[in-house]
Amino acid sequence: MPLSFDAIPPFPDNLPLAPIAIISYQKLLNGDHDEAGRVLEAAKTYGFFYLDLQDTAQGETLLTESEQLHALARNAFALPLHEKLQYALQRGVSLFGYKPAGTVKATDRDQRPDTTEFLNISKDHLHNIHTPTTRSYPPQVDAHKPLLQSFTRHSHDCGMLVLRTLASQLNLPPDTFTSLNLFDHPSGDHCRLTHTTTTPHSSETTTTTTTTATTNSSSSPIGLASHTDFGSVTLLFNWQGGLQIESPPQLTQEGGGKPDREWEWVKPLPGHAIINLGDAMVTFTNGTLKSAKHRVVPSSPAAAQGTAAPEDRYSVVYFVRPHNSVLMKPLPGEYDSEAAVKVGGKFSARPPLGENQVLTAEEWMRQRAVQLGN
Ligand SMILES: O=C(O)CCC(=O)C(=O)O
Ligand SMILES: [Fe+2]
Repeated sequence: MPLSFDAIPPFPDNLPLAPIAIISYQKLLNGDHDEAGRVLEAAKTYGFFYLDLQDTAQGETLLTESEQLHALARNAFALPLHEKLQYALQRGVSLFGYKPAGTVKATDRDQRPDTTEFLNISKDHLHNIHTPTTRSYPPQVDAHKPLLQSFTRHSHDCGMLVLRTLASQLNLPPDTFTSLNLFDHPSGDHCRLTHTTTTPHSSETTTTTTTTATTNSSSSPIGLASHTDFGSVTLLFNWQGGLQIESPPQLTQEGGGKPDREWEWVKPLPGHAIINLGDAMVTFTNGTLKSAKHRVVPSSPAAAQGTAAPEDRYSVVYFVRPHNSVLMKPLPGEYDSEAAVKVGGKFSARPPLGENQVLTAEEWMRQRAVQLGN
C-alpha cells in the first residue's frame, strides 16, 4: 500500500459513494477495446473515473512521484503565510503561483469561504517552454524541479492516453484531442498542490482577498467550493476523503420533473488516480462528454463522524489544458450543431449564430480563472 495511506483513518462505510468506474492503465495502453468503451461511458455520464496505476511500470512511477509531491506539499505549505504570499498568483494576470485560503469564489448557495490553499506550478516554467510569463516559486519547488518535471511529463502522457482513447471511441481520428493539448506548446497546464486546513482562517485572511468568501466570515467554511475544472483532463491524487461529486441528473418524476442531483463521496483508493474531464472537452464535443461539478468538504469523513481527529488534507493534481492558441469551439462536423450547450456557468460551447467571438484557450483560461478566483 502506498505510504501516505498508512496514516489515514479508514473511510467510513456508511456514506453514499459515487459509483465511478475503475479503469486499468495497462489495458488502455494495450488498446483493450472493452476498457476503452468503459472510459467513454464514464466520460458521458459521471465525467470521473478511477485509473488503476498498479498494473504498469508507468503507473507505478506516477504513484511514487505523487507520494513524493505529497511530502513536498507538506513542506511548502508549512512556510509562514507572509513568505508564501511572496509567490501569490495575481488574478487575471497569472494562473500560476500561490493562492491563499478564502479567495476562491463562493459558488455554493450558502456562500461558504474555502479553507484550501494552492500552489499552481506551470508546466511551461518547469520545462522552459516559451511563455511570456515568468514567476518564482518557493524554495521547496526549486529544489525538486526534476521531480516536478518528471511528474508533469508522465501525467501529461497519461492524459494523452485518455484523450486518444476517447477520440477512437467517438470514431474520430486518434489525435483529434491530443493535437489540441500539445505538451511543448505554451498552455495553462500545471501541477497543483493543495492543502485544506482544519483550523479557522481568521488570522490567515489576507488583504489580497477580494471575494465575498472572506467578508462572510460568520458562515462555516467549505474545503473547496463546488466547481467544474476548465481544462481537458485532470489527474488527481488524494489520500484523505473529502472530495464529493455531483451525481448525473435523474428525473424524479416520470415524463419530466426537476433533475434530482446529490453529492456523492469519492473514496480515495490506494494505487489509483482519480481522472476527470474539464469544460474544454464539453466544449469540443458540444456536451457529448461531461465535466462533473465537484467540491471538497472541510473535514475528513471520519472526523465528521467523530471517529478520528481532524487532520490537514493534501492533494496533488495535474491539469491538461488546451494550448494557448486553440480556439474554444466545438469540433467541426457533427458536434458543431446550432444548439450550443452551456459550459461552466456563463460560458457557451459556441457563440450564438452570427456572432464571431470565439475565445482562444489562453483567453478562456484567463476568464475562467478570474470567474473562480484561482
Ligand atoms: O483535492 C481534491 O480532491 C480536489 C481538488 C480540485 O478539485 C481542484 O484543485 O480543482
Ligand atoms: Fe477541481
